[in-house]
Amino acid sequence: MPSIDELHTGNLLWLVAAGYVGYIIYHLLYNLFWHPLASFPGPTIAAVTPLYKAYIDLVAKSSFVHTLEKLHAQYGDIVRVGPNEIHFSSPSAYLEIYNAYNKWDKEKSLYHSFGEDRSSFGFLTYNEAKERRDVLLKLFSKKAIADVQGLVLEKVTKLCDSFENLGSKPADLFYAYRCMAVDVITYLCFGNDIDAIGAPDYEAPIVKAMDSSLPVFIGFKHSSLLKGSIMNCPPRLSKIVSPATSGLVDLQQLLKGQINDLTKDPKNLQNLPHSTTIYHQLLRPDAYRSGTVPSVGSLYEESQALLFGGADTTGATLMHGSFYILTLPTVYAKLKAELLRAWPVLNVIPSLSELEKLPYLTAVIKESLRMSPGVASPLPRVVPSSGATIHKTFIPGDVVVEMSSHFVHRNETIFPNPDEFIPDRWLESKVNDLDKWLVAFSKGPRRCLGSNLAWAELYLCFAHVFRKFTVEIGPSSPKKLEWRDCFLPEYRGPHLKAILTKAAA
Ligand code: HEM
Repeated sequence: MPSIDELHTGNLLWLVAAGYVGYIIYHLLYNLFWHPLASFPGPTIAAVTPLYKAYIDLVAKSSFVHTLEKLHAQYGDIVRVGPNEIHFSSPSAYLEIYNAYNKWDKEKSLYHSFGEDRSSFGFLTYNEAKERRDVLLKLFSKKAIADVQGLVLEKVTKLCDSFENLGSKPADLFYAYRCMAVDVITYLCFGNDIDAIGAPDYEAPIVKAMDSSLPVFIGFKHSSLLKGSIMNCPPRLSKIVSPATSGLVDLQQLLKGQINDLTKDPKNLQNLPHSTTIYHQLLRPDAYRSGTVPSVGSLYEESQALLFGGADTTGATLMHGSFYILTLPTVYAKLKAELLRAWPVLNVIPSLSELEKLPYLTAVIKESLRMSPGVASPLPRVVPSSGATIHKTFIPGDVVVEMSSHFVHRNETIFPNPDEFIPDRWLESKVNDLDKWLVAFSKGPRRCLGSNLAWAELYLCFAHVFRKFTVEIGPSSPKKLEWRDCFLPEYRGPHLKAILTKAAA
């Protein structure tokens, strides 16, 4: 016979379990019938639980942006994709969410999944981000980037030299462009020349580590417990627990070591190869309204944000553009002809500002930015407590609203034949109208901080590669560039390869 105490404990456990089940059922019913978004269209499962999105990302391992295409086809321009989350598909809604006037917070579970909470990218509020952005913008303004174009050119030239050394062996452009972008950022921002371009077959450990950590971050988005247990592990242990992030852990150690040296003795700044690293700017107390330099942890997170923000995105844009240039002979011929006209003698290299004046090259870059997924995911923002009207619909306060640039860039009214690479569309009349819809760098106060650097890399890299070489698509290259939404795109299938033969003069 159980004792009275045992009976009491048993009853208590039942009561707690019943209370928990009751709470969950109430929660599900609330989300379905009484939540302020109850009347918004969308799948029922998405309305009741955030596990719907977790299922798409982690179990089905499918692509949320591609799922959204189907959801909008079924439910219309506004879809409830989570209990408190709405996605829009109409291009005008994009400009209503992301614009200079809306200083809306970023949503926490996504933006704190990357371990960059104390960086320009990871700060949730406008005010925190603004203080950091104001300091960094001095390094990323159009003028600042024009001043350091020589450093970018150095890496683009190194990439071209490495192509030359390959002879008739195909170059893996998927990795090669990323290596170039990593070398630009690590050299320009942190003063570290890690020579990713020099890695055999461009398989630099840092580039591979960034690639394999994308799905890990998606796991972190859905489980802060998972994130806490991996990120707070000592480096050696976290490499064993999560091999996918081991290259990243090495990079963390490298940058953290550098930051420690600099914060302990700022005189070490003089040992960096040039005076325009982010540390020169970020370690100046007078650069801040508060007069206080960020913590070592925050400085590290800023460096990780810049690396992830600038490497994959720029590399992917170059790869997408190259893929279409190589598969569309007319585009290739027009680009080559313009480059030959503007740059007749190979060793008299045009400056960045001269390249910026080339209409067809500019159109190729815009079209590459449009076709590349860039930051693939919707960018979630929290509507202020007073609510907001988007797409003629009142959205209650504290609701998360979002939209992926994919839905602007693939809109067939703005971009007829949206799945085709047509640089000429940017050259036709009413060009400025079309520029308004190029949202690869997003819009508003949280727009891309590094867009001027990205443009410089795109101009220099496309011009140098396609002027200095005759480029042919390599064997085993993909017929289509397939990707999955992991915030940044995760590519599937074979890599784009090219055979680059040095041009005569
Ligand atoms: C083609 C290349 C690039 C594309 C398509 C791109 C795209 C974007 C987009 C869409 C955002 C907004 C993200 C959000 O709201 O969550 C963003 C933010 C950001 N980007 Fe870029 N980016 C590129 C290159 C770069 C480069 C080269 C850097 C710097 C080295 C950089 C640094 C950043 C940072 C720090 C942010 C966060 C800004 C903030 O939240 O206030 N990006 N980028």
